[in-house]
Order: sequence, then C-alpha cells, then structure tokens
Amino acid sequence: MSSEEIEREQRVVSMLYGRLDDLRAGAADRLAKVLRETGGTPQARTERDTATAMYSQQLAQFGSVENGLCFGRLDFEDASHQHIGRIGIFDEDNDYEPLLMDWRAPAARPFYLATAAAPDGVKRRRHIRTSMRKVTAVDDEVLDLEAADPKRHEGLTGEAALLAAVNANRTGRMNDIVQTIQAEQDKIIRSGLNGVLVVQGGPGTGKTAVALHRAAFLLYTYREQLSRRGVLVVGPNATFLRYIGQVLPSLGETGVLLSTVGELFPGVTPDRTESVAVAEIKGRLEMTEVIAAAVRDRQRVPEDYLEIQFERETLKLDRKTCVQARAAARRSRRVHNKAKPLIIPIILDALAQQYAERIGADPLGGANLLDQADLDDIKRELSEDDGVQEALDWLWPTLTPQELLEDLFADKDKLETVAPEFPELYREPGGWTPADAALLDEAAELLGIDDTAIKAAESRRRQEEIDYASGVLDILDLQDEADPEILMAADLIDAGRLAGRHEDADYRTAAERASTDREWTFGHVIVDEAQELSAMAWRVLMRRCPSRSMTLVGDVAQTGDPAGTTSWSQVLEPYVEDRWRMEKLTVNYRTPSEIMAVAADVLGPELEAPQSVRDSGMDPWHAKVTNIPAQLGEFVAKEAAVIGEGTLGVIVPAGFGDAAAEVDLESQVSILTVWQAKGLEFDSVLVVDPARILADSPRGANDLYVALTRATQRLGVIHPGDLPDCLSRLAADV
Ligand SMILES: Nc1ncnc2c1ncn2[C@@H]1O[C@H](COP(=O)(O)OP(=O)(O)OP(=O)(O)O)[C@@H](O)[C@H]1O
Repeated sequence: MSSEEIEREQRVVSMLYGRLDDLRAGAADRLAKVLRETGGTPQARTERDTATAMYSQQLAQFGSVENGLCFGRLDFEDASHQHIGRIGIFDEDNDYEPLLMDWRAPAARPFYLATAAAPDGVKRRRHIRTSMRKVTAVDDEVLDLEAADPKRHEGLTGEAALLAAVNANRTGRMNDIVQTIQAEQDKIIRSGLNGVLVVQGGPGTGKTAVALHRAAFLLYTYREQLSRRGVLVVGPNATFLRYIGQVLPSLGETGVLLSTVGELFPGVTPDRTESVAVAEIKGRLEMTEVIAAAVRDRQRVPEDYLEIQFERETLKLDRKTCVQARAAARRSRRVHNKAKPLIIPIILDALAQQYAERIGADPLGGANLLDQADLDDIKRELSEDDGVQEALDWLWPTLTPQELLEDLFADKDKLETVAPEFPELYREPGGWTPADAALLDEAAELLGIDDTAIKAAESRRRQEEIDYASGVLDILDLQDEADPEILMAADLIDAGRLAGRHEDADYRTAAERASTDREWTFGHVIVDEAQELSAMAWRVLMRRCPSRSMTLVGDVAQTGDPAGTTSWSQVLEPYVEDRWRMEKLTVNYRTPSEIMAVAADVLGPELEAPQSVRDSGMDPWHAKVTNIPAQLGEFVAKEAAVIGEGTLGVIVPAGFGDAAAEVDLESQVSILTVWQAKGLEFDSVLVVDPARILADSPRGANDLYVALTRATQRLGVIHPGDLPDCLSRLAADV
C-alpha cells in the first residue's frame, strides 16, 4: 500500500483525535464547573447530580474509545466516502455532518455486509489499522466482481485485517472485534430487540464476541428503553467475566451488569464449594417442590396443644384452632410471610376468649362480666406479649430465604421430612455455593416479604413530607396575599407533588441499582455459555426478564455441567413454548484447522464442527509420560519458550494438584481445569491426561472437546497411559 494513502488517512485520523480531545476537554470543563457549584435549592442540587453523572460518563466514554477510534472507510459509487469508528463525531461548523460514523449506525452497515456480489453502493472498503494514534496500514477491498482477487476466501469481509486479528498473540483479556465483524455475525448483532434469540455455534465462532457487540448495539439503538432497565450479561464463572470485562468499555458502554447466576441473589456471594453431584441435584426442577415443602414444613400445628403463660393464667392453644388458622392462611394463596397476618387474629381470638372465660366468669353462674371492649383490650395485650409472639413464631415463623435454606441444609431431620430422596443435600452450616443462589431466589418467591411495616413507615414519611410542603405553600401564599391577581402558589402545585419533587432521586445507573435489587427486571438479558445453566438457574433468569427479550448464546456440544442442557427447545419450552428464533455461526476464528480436526474426532461424525478460517501449518502433538507431576514442568518450559510473548494454558482434570482456585489472567502460563477454561483461549494449550478428563464426568467427551478448542495456534497433549482412541490423529512428539 502506498505511503501516500497511509499519509492521507493519517491526516483524517489525526483530525479525528483532535476532535476527540476537544470533546474530552469540553466534558472535563463542564464537569469541573458543576463540581465547583454548591448550595442552591434542592432542585438545583438534583440537577447538578444528574449533570455530574452525565459528564463523568461522557468522559469515561471518550477515554475508552482511544484505541482504534477510526478503523474503516467506505467509498461509494457516487464518489462520496465515510469514515467508520467506535463513536460518532460530528462537524459542528458544518451542519453536524458526520466526520466519523458510529459502527452501530444503520449507515455503517455496508462496512460489514457489502460484498462484490452485493456491493450496496459501495465501491471500496478500507480497513485502517492504527497503533496508538498512528496509522500503520490500510487494507483495501474493491467490491467489483471483475477486479476481485480470486485468492480471497468466499464470504469473508476485510480478510487481511481479519487474519491479522485472529493470528495476533492473545493477552489474557478478550478484545473487541468491531473492526472485523463478519456478515453472519453482523446479522445476529443487529437482530431486533424483542423475543428470545438463540445463537448456536461451535467453539471459536465468536459467540461471546457477538453477544457483547450485540449488547453495545442494543444500547445504542434502543437507548431510551434500555438505559432505564439496564442490560444483564450472564457468564459461567468469575474468571470468564474478568476475561470479557474490558470489551464493553472499549465499545464505549458502561451501563451493563456482568454477573454469574451464582451472584444474582443480592447480599449473597458464593463462598463455598460442593461436589458436582450435589450441584447437579440443586439444579433440578424438583428443587421447586423441595423448597415449597420446606416452607410448608415451617407452618406448624401442635400434636395436641401449645401452652402459653399469660398474666397468671396458663392458656392452651389447641390443635384444632391452629389447624383452622393454618388452613385460612394457606387458602389465601398469599406467599408465606404475607400470609402470617391472617393467622394472628384467629389465634388471638381463641386465646382472648379463653382468658375472658377464666377471668370474667360470673361467680354466681351468670353471663360473662366482660364486654367487647374488654375483649379488644385483652387481644391487644396478648398481641404484645412475648409468650404469645413466641407461639406465633413457632406456628408460622417470619423467614428470610437464607434462614429457610440454612435451617434445611444443616438439619438432617428436616431434610429427611422435606426431601427424603436427597440426603446428599445435608451440609455443615455457614456459607453458600453458586448453585444455592437459584434456590435462595426460589425461596424468596415463596416467602415474600411482609412489607406491611415498611409500607406504613413509608406512608408516614410521605405524610410528613406533604405536611411540610403544605407549610411551605402556606408561607408562599401569605406573602402573595396582598395582590389577589397574582396566582397563588397552591394554584400551581399541590403539596403532594411538591413533596414528590423533593424525594431523593436515585442517580445510580440501572446496572448499579439492579445488582442490589432482587426484583429488578432487565430490559434485555444476554446469557453466554447458556448450555451450562441448570433448570433452576433458568427460572432465576426468566424472573429477571419478564419481557423475554433475551439473547442466549452457547453450544450444546460443549455442555460440561451435568445440570446443563443438550437441547434448546427443552430449556425454552416452559417459558416461551416454540416462540424463539435461532441463528447459527459456522466459522471458527480461533482454532486452526489442524487442531479442529483433532477436536472434531472427539465428538464423532454426527457433530457438525465449525469451519476454521485458517490453517496454522503446525500439527498438534502428543507425548506419553510416566510421571506427570515430575515431567509437566519440562513440557511447560519448552512450550513457553516456543510461544515467546504469547499465552499458554495448561488444562488439567478436575482435582489435579496444580490448578489454582483463582486464575491469574495476566500471567503467561495458566494452569486451569476445563470448567475454568470455559470461554477462554490461549496461543498454546497443553491438555493433561485426556483419559481422565473423559472418565471424570458423564459429559467427559464435551469437556475434552472444550479443552482442545481453547488453542489459537498450538496444541499438545500429555498422557500417562494409552492415548484415547479418539485422539489418534495426533502426531507423536519428536
Ligand atoms: N469477526 C471477527 N474478527 C476477529 N476476531 C474474531 C471475530 N470473530 C471472532 N473472533 C475471535 O475469535 C475468538 C473466539 O471468539 P469467541 O470467544 O467469541 O468464540 P466463542 O464462540 O464464544 O467460543 P467458545 O464457545 O469456544 O467459548 C476470539 O479471539 C475472537 O476475538
């Protein structure tokens, strides 16, 4: 490419960075100005808070698009052209003409879709590669069938830039692919907001990348709708979330909540582990019945009667009354904690009657000496009595989800009553596992919160605000009394509305608020590695998204979790029946063809493995070793030396000594289990003891498939015994 062209693009790119600097300086100035302001009316204060949040967010956005601000240019048949980049920049002095078109704008679409066969008015597509603020290369594609290069791959856009991107060494953090999105990916990214979209694709087809770019696209296109409710992105584990954490900010988006399902229950951070078998049980739909039974088990009646000391009397609360009270509460179909107020009057009535009969009895045998007012007094006193409260708590305790499950899992007798078929659920008290989150959420649904007290306090507070506000209005009106022509303040605004204006507004982003609110419902939910979710986890996510505006990406051939799914329709049927759409991704951008051929053998011929976009020219190898712990270091050192600056992932069977609980993504060599490696990639991968990975789980073949497909360049397999037959394609290490 001529240096003249590079220089020409450099001038444009430098101009755009100049504009970016101006925008950044403008936002910084405005932010500094609002931060300097103090005092003023409450309304002025809230306006300042909004402005502060807005300018801070703008500053963060302008900072995050620094790398690769402008990466493309389209030249059209009509001799016009347009530069494409991470954000839109407009020429304020020239009728706001776009200087840089946001990649998500409809007008930028031909950059990803135009082909020689369907050029869509585009004559030439140019990929502009930059490093820091310097243009390093430009790659042109002339969209002209006659001039097309016969060596180019059918169906790939920007092949040179794409191959440069997929061949680059990995850093341990995922990069965005905004510069080289391919047509089949673009279609998914820009698919409409509504309904459930399933994206099925083999390893390395860009599912994660597509999911994240889709989040950015949706936030751009449906800004109004989505910034209020937020977008939730769910990933399989914390390492994975750290791996993808930078992608959305690099696309200028910050308002997205990234979470695992295990962390979706506010206030609970999973801090203990459990066996795969127990986690699998906890993921089963049958757990809904177990939890419902656990709640019913806490709604008790005495065998015979309960004795309650009140004043100097011993009252007896008989079984029949308790059964009646319980039946009334259950009949109401209210959730447990909200149904409690229904048993209270029945119990108090019975106790008050009994007490009145004792103390009000006419010694001469006449009618009871107490009247209704006395009875009411007795009931009030009973309701405040500790002994009575204790009895009520025994009959129908107010419970938090944590209390319900802690009491259940740490009590063999309770478990025996509630879930006799699952004694494995027993555990020592303290702490929660990732699978518990879905159970806590289910329990919260059945228990509810008795918010009568909270509501009463809220309405008291609001009344006080209204009283205060009417005081303010009175004062204003007094001042205006002299001139009846002037509109009274109270004519313009009533006290309720004035009070409402002064209520504290919440300026946290939707994502921040959502993370602390169990009942928050999102505008859109994106699930990565969706095949891993258990039936119980799906219930949690569906609750968070009643609009069913969802994108689910995954690969049923990679399911490792025994609680996970092998069929999308099975998972979705209970929630949306057959009203969901599926898109497929077919090209593998990560794994070279030589490695993909080995991986495909593991799953057999019925699986359609994705097509690799490139060959590496290197054969994956295997080596038989006698003593893995003693010899592994040697292989790691050799491989690390070969890849130089690149990353090496050593994937070991679960329970292998060296796998750390936390994976350090920054280090050159990571030792991790298949579960931890889900969704990640490394320039070179060493798979240790494939026979054990196969044997360790009912989904062992899927696990091995995942392990083998993490490599972007090189693959080696080390095995202590015979090489499993399915890997016979591997060449012996020399
Ligand atoms: N259009 C593209 N341009 C450049 N790189 C791409 C493109 N699509 C995907 N990639 C790269 O391919 C690799 C695999 O992508 P990604 O992790 O999204 O795949 P995946 O389908 O989620 O894989 P898996 O199911 O194995 O976890 C990443 O390095 C990603 O950046």
